Amino acid sequence: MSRIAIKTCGLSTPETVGAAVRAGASHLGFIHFPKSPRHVDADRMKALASAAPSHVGRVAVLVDADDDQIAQLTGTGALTALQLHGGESPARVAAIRQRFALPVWKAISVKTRADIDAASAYAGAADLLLFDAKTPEGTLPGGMGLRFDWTLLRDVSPSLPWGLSGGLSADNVCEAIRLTGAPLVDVSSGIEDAPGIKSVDKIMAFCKAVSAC
Ligand SMILES: O=C(O)c1ccccc1N[C@@H]1O[C@H](COP(=O)(O)O)[C@@H](O)[C@H]1O
Repeated sequence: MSRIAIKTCGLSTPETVGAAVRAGASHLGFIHFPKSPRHVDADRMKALASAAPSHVGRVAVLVDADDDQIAQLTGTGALTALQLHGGESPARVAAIRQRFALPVWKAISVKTRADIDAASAYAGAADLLLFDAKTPEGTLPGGMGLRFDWTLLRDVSPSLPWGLSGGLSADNVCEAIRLTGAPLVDVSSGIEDAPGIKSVDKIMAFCKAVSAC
C-alpha cells in the first residue's frame, strides 16, 4: 500500500472494487446520490462495501442527505465513514457524526484561498476535510473531473486531517502531491472511461503512479 492514502471513488461493481483493493487503495468510495451517474442504492452499497477486506476503508458519499437516507446505509458495519459532499453546515456535520457514530469527512468546495480558510469552521465537527474543486452552478457538486489551483494549499496547515480531490488522474497526481503535500488523494473521473464507467486499467495506473511519486 502507498504511503499516501488513496480513495478510489464512485465504484459500483464487484470487479472495480476488487481492482481497487488489489491496486492498493486505502479507501473505497460509493456514491449515494441519484443525480450522479455513479449512484448505487443502499442494498448495492452495503453489498459492495461488505465484500471489501476490513483493512480497506468504505466511504459512503452523500449530498445533503436526511437522517432517514443515512440510516438506510449505516448500522450494518459495512461502512467505515460518511463523506458529506453538499452544503452541510458544521452543526449538521456534528449531528450526523454523533447520531451515526461514524467518522465524517466534509468536502470543501474550493475556488479561492478564502474557501480553504473557511473550512476551519468544521474543526470539532468533522474528522477529515476533503478539498475539492468548486463545480459550476446546476451541476454535480463533485465527480466532474475539475481541479482547483493546487498552489492555494501551499503553506496551509489545515486544522484537521485532510485530503485532496478534484480532477486527479495518473498523469497529474504526483504534481498535485508535490504542490500540496496531500496525505490522501481521492479520485473518480480520472479512473473512468466515461462518467460512471470505471476502468480497471486506470485504477491500477492511478495507484501505481501514487506509489511511485
Ligand atoms: O462522483 C460523483 O458523481 C459525485 C457526486 C456527488 C458528490 C460527489 C461526487 N464525487 C466526489 O467528487 C470527487 C472528485 O471527483 P473527480 O475525481 O473530480 O471526478 C470524488 O473523488 C468524489 O469524492
